Amino acid sequence: AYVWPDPQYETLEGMFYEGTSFHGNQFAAFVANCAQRDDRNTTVAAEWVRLAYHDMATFNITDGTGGVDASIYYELDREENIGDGMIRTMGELSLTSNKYISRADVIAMAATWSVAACKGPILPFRGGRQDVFVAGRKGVPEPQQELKEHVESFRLQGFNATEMIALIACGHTLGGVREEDFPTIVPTNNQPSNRRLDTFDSTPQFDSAIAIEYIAGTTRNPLVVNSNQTILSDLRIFSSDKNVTMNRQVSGLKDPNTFSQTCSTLLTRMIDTVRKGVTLTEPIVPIPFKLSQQRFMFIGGELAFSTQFRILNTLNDQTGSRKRTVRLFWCDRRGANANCADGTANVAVTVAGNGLPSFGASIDGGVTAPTFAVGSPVSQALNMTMTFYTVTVSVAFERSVGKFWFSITEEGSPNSTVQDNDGTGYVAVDDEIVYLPVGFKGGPTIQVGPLTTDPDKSPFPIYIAAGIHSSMKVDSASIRAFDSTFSVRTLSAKQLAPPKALFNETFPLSENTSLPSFVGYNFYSAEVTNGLGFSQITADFKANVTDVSTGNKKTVGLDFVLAIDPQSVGTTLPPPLATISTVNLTSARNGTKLGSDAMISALPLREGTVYALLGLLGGLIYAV
Ligand code: HEM
Repeated sequence: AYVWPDPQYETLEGMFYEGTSFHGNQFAAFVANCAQRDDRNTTVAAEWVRLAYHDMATFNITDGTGGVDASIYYELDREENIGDGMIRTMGELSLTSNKYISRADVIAMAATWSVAACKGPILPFRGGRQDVFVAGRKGVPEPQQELKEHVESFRLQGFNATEMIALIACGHTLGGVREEDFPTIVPTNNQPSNRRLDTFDSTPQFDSAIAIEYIAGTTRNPLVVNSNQTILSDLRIFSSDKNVTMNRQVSGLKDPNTFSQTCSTLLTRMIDTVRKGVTLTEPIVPIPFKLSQQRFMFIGGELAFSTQFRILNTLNDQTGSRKRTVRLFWCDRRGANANCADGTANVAVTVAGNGLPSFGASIDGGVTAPTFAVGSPVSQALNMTMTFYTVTVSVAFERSVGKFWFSITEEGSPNSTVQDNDGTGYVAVDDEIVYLPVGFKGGPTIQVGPLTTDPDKSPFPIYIAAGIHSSMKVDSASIRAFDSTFSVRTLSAKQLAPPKALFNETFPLSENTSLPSFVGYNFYSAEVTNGLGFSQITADFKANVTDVSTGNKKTVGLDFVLAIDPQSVGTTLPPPLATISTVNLTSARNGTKLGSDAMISALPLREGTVYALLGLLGGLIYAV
């Protein structure tokens, strides 16, 4: 089960349930509510699911190569991958992967969202797929092939003849065939503004209509009913066992429950098909209380500590105007009261305020208004919403922040919940090295903004900077810059430049005296060249330092920092600072007698709700 800190799990969980990339791209919205693709008679979800299948189709069970590995992006010029939907999908998924979520994980996640968005089952999602940056073997079945070729294709992909029938039905419950992609299956209607697209069944949803209509003989599936006999692949395949898999009493695919369960199993196997040696994570279940971010930063001439956490809610919770008071507690990191030695903790006090969004936190000069997130199609299907809170406090390096924890008080409730990482507290990241949110390019002047017209070519280096505290002598320092995103600049597969391979390089950090020292920090910067487009770069900072007063050597670092921070380009303001006071440590630890509130340490009601939600995830149990 998940234990903090686990950056890969946290990053996967965030994207899967929040529906947003690390950089804030809300790309799950493309498939939300089983959205139609433009004004065409198919859905975005159908296109995303097809791409996932075609990516998996390179798997070869004989030697364990291929599978879901994002090789599809290097295979789109092949006849077997023809389709406008493929290029659209590639564009929509292109700017979303990162150090912890591979392109292939994004493809698998996109398929999971798609099925949920169209009211299909919620597939358990695992991460950890590894990308390749070249084409894989050919292996996608085509409609003009004979049955025995199809059986062989699916065998190599790891599915027997019965599973083949079901997997195709599970795919072809969505979408259809386009005249521009397959004119021999769907001849043109000669209406350029309303091009022909014949769907596999009569509903856009992920449902058993594909099987019901097939058995009833009412189907319009162009791969079943067509004047062109060569391409009737669905007919040949669905009838290959005398329709037993489709038609069986109760357990045939025409039964909605059988359809849902069979597809859940087979589609999960499909997205979890990875090459030999790759291990996937455990299924990603929602983290009920999540420390989503923390960092030191410079605000208003001071060092500051800023942390964000997320609370899960249910949809019903949104109706009232629920307010919450949240508190951040922490022990000093250094000095006389390090580790709360004198029996007191610091607290950023917030009290119930007014004029708040109908659903959110109470604010008193320190807790920013909650950002309300709808979440991904999977969270929507689970009736789950999230609220984010950011608390920011000004601190001096001489004391700084060591361990920290939170309490949450619902309006009108006498009880507070303490969130302290199961008693151990959260540990603040290194403060000897502090990222300076200024990603800039070009010579001596600091510039931000669009980097180049061609996003795959960056003639300018960018500079990534960090402050290192002067109580440390820097022996060596570097950053590792990472970007696996790519750009798609054309809608034609034939002209499509294959995406760049990932960018993952180390650059030295050297002292940059053009950035004046500040609250005890000297600045170091790295010149990053040859990036893909730079906008999605994250950086890991590492410095080997010697403590000037003790002579002790150590390594300090920061993981997975957004290199071009929105704050640096002026799109977000620094968070407001909270008022700080001191509180008795025992009270702070158990959430009792804080200020004028009488509070008892108790588990909140919502915890139960969350566990109930987790139960819905295919019977997965969240072990505490
Ligand atoms: C013998 C095996 C298969 C054949 C011959 C086949 C053939 C096709 C063809 C010709 C199209 C039309 C694409 C277009 O016009 O752009 C299509 C669409 C589609 N296929 Fe398959 N398919 C097969 C198996 C599968 C499987 C196993 C899945 C997924 C589990 C799948 C999912 C889809 C989806 C979702 C679409 C609709 C895409 C859209 O509307 O844009 N197919 N298939």
